[in-house]
Amino acid sequence: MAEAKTTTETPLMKQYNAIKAKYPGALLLFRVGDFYETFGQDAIAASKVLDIVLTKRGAGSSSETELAGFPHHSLDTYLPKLVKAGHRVAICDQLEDPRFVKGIVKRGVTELVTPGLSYNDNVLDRKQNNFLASVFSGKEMLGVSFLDVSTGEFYAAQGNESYVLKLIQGFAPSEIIFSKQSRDKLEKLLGDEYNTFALEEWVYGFDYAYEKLINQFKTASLKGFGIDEMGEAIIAAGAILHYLEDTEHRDTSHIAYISRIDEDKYVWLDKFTIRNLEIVYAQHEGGVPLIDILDQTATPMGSRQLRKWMILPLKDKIAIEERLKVVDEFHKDNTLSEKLLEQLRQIADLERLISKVAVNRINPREMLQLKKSLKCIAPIRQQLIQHSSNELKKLADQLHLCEFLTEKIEKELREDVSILSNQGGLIKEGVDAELDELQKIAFSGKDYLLQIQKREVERTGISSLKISYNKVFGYYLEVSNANKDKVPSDWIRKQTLANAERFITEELKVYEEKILHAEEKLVVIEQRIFNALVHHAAEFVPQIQQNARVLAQIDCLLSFSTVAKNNRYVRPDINESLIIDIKSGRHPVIEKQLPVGETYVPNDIFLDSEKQQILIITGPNMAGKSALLRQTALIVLLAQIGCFVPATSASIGIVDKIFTRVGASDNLSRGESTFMVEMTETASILNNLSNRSLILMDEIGRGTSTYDGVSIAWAIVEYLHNHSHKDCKPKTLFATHYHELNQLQEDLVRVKNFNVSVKEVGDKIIFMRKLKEGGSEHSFGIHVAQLAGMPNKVVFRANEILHFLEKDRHKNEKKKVQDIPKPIPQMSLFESDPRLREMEEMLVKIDINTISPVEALLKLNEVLTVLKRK
Ligand SMILES: Nc1ncnc2c1ncn2[C@@H]1O[C@H](COP(=O)(O)OP(=O)(O)OP(=O)(O)O)[C@@H](O)[C@H]1O
Repeated sequence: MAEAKTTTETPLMKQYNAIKAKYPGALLLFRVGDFYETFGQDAIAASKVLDIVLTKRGAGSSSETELAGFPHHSLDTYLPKLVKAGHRVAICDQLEDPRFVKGIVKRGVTELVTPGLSYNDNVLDRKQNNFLASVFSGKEMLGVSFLDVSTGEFYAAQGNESYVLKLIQGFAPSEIIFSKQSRDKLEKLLGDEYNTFALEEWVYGFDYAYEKLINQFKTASLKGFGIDEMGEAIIAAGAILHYLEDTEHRDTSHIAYISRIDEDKYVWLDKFTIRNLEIVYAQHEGGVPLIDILDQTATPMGSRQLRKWMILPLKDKIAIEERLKVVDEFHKDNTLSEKLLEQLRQIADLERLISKVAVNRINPREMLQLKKSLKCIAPIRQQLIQHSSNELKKLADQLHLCEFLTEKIEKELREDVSILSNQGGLIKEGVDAELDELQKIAFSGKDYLLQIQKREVERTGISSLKISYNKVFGYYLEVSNANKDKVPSDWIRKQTLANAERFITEELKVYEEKILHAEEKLVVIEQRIFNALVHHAAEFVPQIQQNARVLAQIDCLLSFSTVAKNNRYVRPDINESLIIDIKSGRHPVIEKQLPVGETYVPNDIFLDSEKQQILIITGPNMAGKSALLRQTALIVLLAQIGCFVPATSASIGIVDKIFTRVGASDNLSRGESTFMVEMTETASILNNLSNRSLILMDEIGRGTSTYDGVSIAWAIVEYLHNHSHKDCKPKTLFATHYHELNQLQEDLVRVKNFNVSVKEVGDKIIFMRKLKEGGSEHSFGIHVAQLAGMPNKVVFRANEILHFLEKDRHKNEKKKVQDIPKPIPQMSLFESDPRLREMEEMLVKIDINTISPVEALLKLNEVLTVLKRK
């Protein structure tokens, strides 16, 4: 079989197969002339994803194969679709100009685009990083590294499984790589929501990784990055550099340093908390995450920075205050904020533009964007530097004007350039003498052609005579058949068409050569100058990356001040006490979503480690318990990322861990019951407590029988109160429907009962949403069921059972199910009273369409008479 195949295999397919074999698992886009072609299984997949026609190549022969292709200029449209569909795509280009090659052109893969590695603007989301993650599973802990190749950001961290998982959840990588050996373990750990790829085992070796990293950063060790002692993190990061090479990403000078994610620097948000508090993404479709409220940034860098700040809130008072001070300055000075914003709005994605410079993928139009963006830096710097605040001056000092570069781009690049660098019209006059000369020839040559045309029209009397151009004959004169006899003898016939003839002349040939030669040379010189410009810009990569970072910070802090102004947030007081004291706090997301006319009811929360460590919050369903819990955590989180908070005042003793056990998050797909998940999450909280922790527990234990639930909840509160470390008094908000827990206050000194109040008016309840001291008795669950549209029969019966169960409750006697009164069979309304049956008979006989008003009145009178009868 193989024999037969080789004999019929064309040289092109031979080349294709050889390249394809080098990139297993990748879909190969094979450039043939003006098309990217796919063959075999790739063609089947591509035609499905891209909705392009699937045909056959070599039909009937032994080398018959499926074929699907698209024009090369559509790559930017089709590539993102393939990548988003989860494909790894190898782009195989022609490495030589086919015009100058005899036989088959040399081809090779110039890039392997994977979900986690892309520079393509259509694959990337401007507001989000596109991280590739690498995980190494060591003996004692995991190492993890994140790289966004489009911005050059590179991070490394290590820790236990739950820490690494939490980071992965926060960074939300588009692709995760690991070694083949650890595949089973890590796939189990990560679940099935990520694109993953396994590399050979040897790639995940310490020496290899260390070498790769120091080569990349051109340093002798990794000490300067603070990761020298982090073996697992180093291995994970080194594997990322290997993967870059594997995927033909060889220009990587913009990846100039690696940042250590220091577990001690940031608030511990367990992975459930990031999800439960809906910090950067909503849990349910249509939900609004906190970031949507906070993101008023003007640049893509700002938006991406905000996301990182939100998943990594700070623990260091000085660092938090530094941010708060800047927000405060912006908040106070409207003119300053407006001027800064005006400039920021004109800044493009500097971070990604400069990466494109580093990897030589920037196009002329993007180069102009780079220049325009850099020009906004001077006015921003000016605004900040002249301000009295030291914090603003500090930011200004970190900005580089890059004047030399902007001037050079301004001097050399025309303002009306296209995206392509090989179309001419790129470089301004005065940059290169030879180029200017060639421009003149090309331009005046065309002018001269018009003169020839005019002269020949006069000479021959053929008024419709035109000089045109095509690739085969070059410039020619076209004469319609009607004028054929007027053609002079010195013209040379080149082509006969149905209704016209085409001629050339000696003079035309001479000029053609001059013009074409000039145009060809012109493009070459322009490309050379443009490449030199890109090369020159590449020297500014570190400065521009720094600018992008500083601008991102300014943008985020400005966004915080805008949000504060628009929503009446206040500056929190950050301190090292163990007290959280929030006055009139609000939920930042719910308050924005209330129907018109409704206002959010603010509430105070006080927690400390002396008198009020644990609040047991009871109250009816729908009263606002969960909202209160979440708003407390969100206010702390906002304060610790340096943002103002929705309250009238907030004094926040720094929190080092936020834990939440909120709402039902089932994991049935992984074979765990809702209750099992609830208990696992709670166990993880209890095993990781600290004195500065803030814990939210919402209805712990509700997933099991009441007695089991109450007992578990009870034991948890005791554990939190009487922790074996006497200094560990984690502040806790505990919302529950188990009113039994209100008894805990009597024995545990730092437990306080609160309830979210409601008012009973007649048989209705009104939600007051106010937190008050003291426990509450009722849940009003049946009332809420009625509001939800439960059939009346069920509501009625539930009330009957409730009354039975609640009767004599204080006597504490156990009620038996068989004692519940049986439902009284209800007769239909009409069956219950003979008068009603009579009325029914009278009414059904009425023909509404024919009865007159007077007859209707009389009928009504008859009905009333029956009704009044005793
Ligand atoms: N302080 C408030 N001001 C205005 N509306 C509020 C307030 N708190 C909550 N709400 C509204 O009430 C709804 C229910 O609140 P929440 O989910 O917190 O109740 P709950 O007491 O936890 O109920 P359940 O016990 O049934 O879970 C929220 O979705 C919100 O729209």
